[in-house]
Amino acid sequence: MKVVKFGGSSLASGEQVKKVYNIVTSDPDRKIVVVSAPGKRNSSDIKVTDLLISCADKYLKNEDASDIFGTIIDRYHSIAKELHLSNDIIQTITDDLLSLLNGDKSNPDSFIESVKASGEDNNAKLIAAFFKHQGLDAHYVSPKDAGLLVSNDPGNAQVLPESYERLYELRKKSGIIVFPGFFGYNETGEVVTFSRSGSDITGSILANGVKADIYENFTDVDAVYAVNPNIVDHPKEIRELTYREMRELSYGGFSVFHDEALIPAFRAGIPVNVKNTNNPEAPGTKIVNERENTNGPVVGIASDEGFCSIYVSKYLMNREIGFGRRLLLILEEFGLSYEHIPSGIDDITVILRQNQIDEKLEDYIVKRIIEDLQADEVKIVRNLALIMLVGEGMRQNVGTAARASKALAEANVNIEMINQGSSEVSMMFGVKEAVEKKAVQALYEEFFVRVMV
Ligand SMILES: Nc1ncnc2c1ncn2[C@@H]1O[C@H](COP(=O)(O)OP(=O)(O)O)[C@@H](O)[C@H]1O
Ligand SMILES: N[C@@H](CC(=O)OP(=O)(O)O)C(=O)O
Repeated sequence: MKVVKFGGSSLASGEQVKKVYNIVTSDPDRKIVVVSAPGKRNSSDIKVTDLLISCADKYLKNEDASDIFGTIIDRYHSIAKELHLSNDIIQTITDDLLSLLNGDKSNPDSFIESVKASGEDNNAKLIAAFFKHQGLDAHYVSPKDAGLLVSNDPGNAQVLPESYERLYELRKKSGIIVFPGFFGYNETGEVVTFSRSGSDITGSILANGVKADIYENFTDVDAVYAVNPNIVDHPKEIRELTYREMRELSYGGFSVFHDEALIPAFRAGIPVNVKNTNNPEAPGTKIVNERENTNGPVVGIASDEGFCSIYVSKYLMNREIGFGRRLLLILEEFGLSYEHIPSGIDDITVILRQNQIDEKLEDYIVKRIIEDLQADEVKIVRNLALIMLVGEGMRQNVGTAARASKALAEANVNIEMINQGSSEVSMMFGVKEAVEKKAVQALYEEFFVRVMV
């Protein structure tokens, strides 16, 4: 049995949905189909999920939302029209969305969650209606009925372990199951969404639950590339990656596959195949436990921006018991989560996502660290990008850091920070956001163009 997930780009128009139908029906093992909400049809388009969030926001503020409501319904309507579906499905979707928008707003978070999740929920109903219309034995299944239970963290839900046993029951259902991605239900029966792009997570959870033979993740590119194709033209395709490599690359900025979506498949030992809806014959990228070819040190280079660093220096910091703990305690008090902590003898740097800290908070944190820890110097540097070099081959290869540093130096990129950390499969460089692209291009040139790996 295969679980197949189609992202928003694969479901953005009726033409795309027809491709999805052809893919599903071309292989009788494709029994469970996870769908996202309609995504972008072109680069200037808006995802239905984003339209829903804006619409919910307007309803909460009692502002006129008729335009945006119309745009959302139009998206479904144009898909249904292209697929020659009757108006019944559009009426169902309109009624559902209106009842959510006019529903209880006493808890704004849960109001937004329900509206946001309706993008996938209604799309699953539409896709199931189309499959049936084509004569397929297909059914929409709700995450509630299937028992997909999640923690109560709006926009950041985690699956509860008891879900897996319940989801196994899906194996017994006849025909094709169309399942909405992106959300589950908490223990009190309310909708809670995963983080953005979280339909990948639903697919992985279902693959684990039903013990699928493979989890196929259909998107709009032929493969996971060695580098973001928006930074380097026609980069090298990666045929095989390990779970660890993919996890690091997704975390590092490869938005093609959600970084939280690896764990459920990995735990059940289910291979993941990233494939292209627009070119399903292409082999795509397989994510597996172990791969054979680990010749070159680097398999992929990911980058992401929007980080800041808190640099703290104090003479003899290495001798002071509890310094690190007290520093992190201050961050915890402000509800800040950190990403990395490279350190030296007399200094330590904490890297965080900078959207957590505005300038007022920045001043306050600096003052607190100086006062509480008697630090000699505290400095916050904003607008940093982190670049991750990833590859299992790094374990056997010496000199990877030297090659990377040389390539960056030749491109005139100043390295703000290096962190090899405890992961044996990745190495991280911090640079100013302004030179991120240049740095990634230089590293790609060094590890993929100048040498054959
Ligand atoms: N290393 C990479 N390999 C492939 N695609 C990447 C990579 N890094 C970023 N991307 C981007 O990820 C996009 C696919 O992800 P996404 O838009 O979330 O798809 P979907 O709509 O299928 O969920 C690609 O179109 C590409 O622009
Ligand atoms: N629609 C949701 C969930 C998702 O996975 O979407 P996509 O497949 O378009 O990345 C979002 O935009 O976050």
